[in-house]
Amino acid sequence: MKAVHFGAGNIGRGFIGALLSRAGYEVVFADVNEAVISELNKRGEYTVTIASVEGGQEHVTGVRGLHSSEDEAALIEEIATADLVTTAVGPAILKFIAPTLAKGLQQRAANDKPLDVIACENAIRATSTLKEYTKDLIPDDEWAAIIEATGFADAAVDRIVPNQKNEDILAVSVEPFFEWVVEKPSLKGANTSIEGVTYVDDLIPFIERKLFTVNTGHALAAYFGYAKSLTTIKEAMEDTEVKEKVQAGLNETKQVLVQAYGFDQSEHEAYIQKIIRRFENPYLSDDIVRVGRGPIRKLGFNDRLIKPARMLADQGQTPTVLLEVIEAALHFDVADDTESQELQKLIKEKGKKAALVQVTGLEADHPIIQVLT
Ligand SMILES: NC(=O)C1=CN([C@@H]2O[C@H](COP(=O)(O)OP(=O)(O)OC[C@H]3O[C@@H](n4cnc5c(N)ncnc54)[C@H](O)[C@@H]3O)[C@@H](O)[C@H]2O)C=CC1
Ligand SMILES: O=P(O)(O)OC[C@H]1O[C@](O)(CO)[C@@H](O)[C@@H]1O
Repeated sequence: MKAVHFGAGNIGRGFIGALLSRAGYEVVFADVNEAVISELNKRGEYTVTIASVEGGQEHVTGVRGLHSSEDEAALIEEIATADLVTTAVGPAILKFIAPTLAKGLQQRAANDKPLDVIACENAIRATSTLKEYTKDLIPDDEWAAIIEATGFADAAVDRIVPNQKNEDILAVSVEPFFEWVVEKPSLKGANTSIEGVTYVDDLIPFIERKLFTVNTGHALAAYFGYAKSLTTIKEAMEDTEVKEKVQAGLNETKQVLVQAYGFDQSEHEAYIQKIIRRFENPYLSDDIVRVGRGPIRKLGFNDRLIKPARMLADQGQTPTVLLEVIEAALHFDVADDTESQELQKLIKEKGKKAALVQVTGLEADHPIIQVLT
């Protein structure tokens, strides 16, 4: 079995590539980082260190790399003969990898072996988004044949992998916890029993539970921590006021999730407490600027801040801490974070209200906009 994985970054090497390699796949990483690709080809392996009291290391073998633009012809060949294509590049990059994926799918049209595509990004239905970008690049009659043998399965991925500060550019430190949930009915190939993957019939409750608990919780810690000039998530969680805000914000998303999907209250509370402990992991150093990165994306209509606040308002409840964190995200101003700079520019040009309307996609008279600005 062969997997082509776009994005040899933190989650690519630290989670998806490692899990696929362990499950017996040969993993071909595609990335734009020349140094990482060259090192992967030189060594064919790398090390994942588990950040916990027990520690431990995993040697990931059977890996190689291709530059996703310079080696495009070879990458198309690899896709044409792969069993699985996965991504962890960031939701905004999916449209840039779609042309290569489209060419790979066209090339394998004569190959009757089915292929599955799974985007492992922090976004609701990221694989479906990639599918639409790809479909738009292929003539309808060709697409009809391709889609017969290609599964596009949505997924949720959960493992905290901070930015790496190792001398070895391939080495990666990860938390022990991981969860990869895949929507099984969409799969068409032989990827239905990968060890370590949880298969479900309907992904939506799982991705929303994860996005509105792990990622909303992380965003609460990051934006409130940033407001207090703290540097790491651990420092933010050691600050009593920030920790209380994280818990209070997650109580709001708990109401949303329990009402929308019927999760058991006490099981959900246990899920929250486990996540808070993961944020507090003393063996992991995760920067607030990484977790808060891309505030325009994080303030999107369906993302971790606006969607639960909207759902709570729609359920007749008043979001409080969720509104405070939306306000705090507007003040996230990090020099080398392009989106934060764009957001600050927008706020200066248009004022907070119009900026928020633009980035959230909410109507100007929506209660969230009215209360906030
Ligand atoms: N780091 C984490 O703990 C987790 C991250 N995620 C999601 O995984 C995705 C990736 O996140 P990270 O690994 O943290 O980011 P990262 O920045 O470490 O990795 C992204 C990789 O994509 C590569 N890339 C950029 N443009 C590309 C292109 N055109 N073709 C191929 N590769 C390209 C970059 O060079 C980089 O190596 C995001 O959607 C994130 O939300 C999800 C769960 C956990
Ligand atoms: O990767 P994003 O969407 O920018 O957000 C950072 C978040 O994603 C993660 O990297 C992984 O779920 C978390 O550490 C954090 O909540």
